[in-house]
Amino acid sequence: MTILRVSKLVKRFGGLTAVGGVDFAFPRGKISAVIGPNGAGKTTFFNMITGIYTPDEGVIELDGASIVGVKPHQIVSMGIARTFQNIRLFGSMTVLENVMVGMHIHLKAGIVGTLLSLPAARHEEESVYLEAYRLLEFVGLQELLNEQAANLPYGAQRRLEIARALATKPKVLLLDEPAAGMNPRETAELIGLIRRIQEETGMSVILIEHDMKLVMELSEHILVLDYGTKIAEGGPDHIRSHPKVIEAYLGKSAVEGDNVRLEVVT
Ligand SMILES: Nc1ncnc2c1ncn2[C@@H]1O[C@H](COP(=O)(O)OP(=O)(O)OP(=O)(O)O)[C@@H](O)[C@H]1O
Repeated sequence: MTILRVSKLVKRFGGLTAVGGVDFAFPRGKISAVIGPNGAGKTTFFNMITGIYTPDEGVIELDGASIVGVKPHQIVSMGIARTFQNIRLFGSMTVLENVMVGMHIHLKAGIVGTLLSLPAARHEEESVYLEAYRLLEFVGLQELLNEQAANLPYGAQRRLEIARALATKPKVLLLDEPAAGMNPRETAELIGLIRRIQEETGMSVILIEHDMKLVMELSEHILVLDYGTKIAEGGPDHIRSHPKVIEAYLGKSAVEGDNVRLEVVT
C-alpha cells in the first residue's frame, strides 16, 4: 500500500528543470531511498514534499490527500517530518527542550507555556516530559538531556534531530543525508536506529543518502534521479546492477564490462 505518491512532479528554477516529471509511489511502513549524483534534484524533491517549494506541475498525495500548496507547518501536522542536510537544531536549548519543541504541534497549552510551566500547562507537563524522555532513550541520548544541543558531538546532534522529528508523531519520516559527516561507527549506529524506527513504530521512512552501503542495507525500494528525471526504481539488487544507474554515478565507460555493480560510492 502507498503512503506517499508523486505524479508528474516538476520544479523549475528559471531555465533549469531541477525535477522534471517524476512519478513514484512510496510504500507504507517501509524504508525507501532517493538517490542520485550531486545536483540530481533530490533535495528539491524533498523540499516539494515538505511544502518548502510549491511544484510547478504535478501532484503529491499523502494517504490519498493532495498536499500541494499546503504550508510546511501544516504538512508537519498532517504527518510528514524531516531532518536536514545541514543540521538545524536550536543550539542554545537543551537536548530535552529540542525534543519538546518537536512535540508542540500536539500540545494544547503550547510549548511556551510548557517550557515556562505556566499553570494552564502543568497538567500536560509530566506527560510531555515522559514522552520526550522516552524518545531520547530511543535514540540513546537520555543521559545528555540537560546538555546544550550545540555541545553534542556531531553524530549525537544528528540523532537528536531525528528524535525531534519523531516527536511530531509523523506517518512519514524524511531523512536528508542522515549519515553525512559521520564516522563508520556513527553510521553503523545510525543504520541500527533507522531500522528500529521502522520495525518498532511501523513508520514509513524515506531517505536521501550518498552512502551506498547504508542505502543498500536499509532500503526496500529505491528511486534513482539524474538531472531531475527518474532513471530507475526498484530493490537494492536491481539498482546496484542497473546500467543507467552505474552510468550516472561512474560514467559510461563503467558500463562496458558485464559484471559491474554499484557497491560503494563515496
Ligand atoms: N533554489 C534554487 N535556485 C536555483 N537553482 C536551484 C535551487 N535549488 C536547487 N537548484 C538547482 O537544481 C538542481 C538540483 O539541485 P538539488 O539540490 O535538488 O540536487 P541534489 O540531488 O539534492 O544535490 P546534492 O546531492 O548535491 O545535494 C541543481 O542544478 C541545483 O543547482
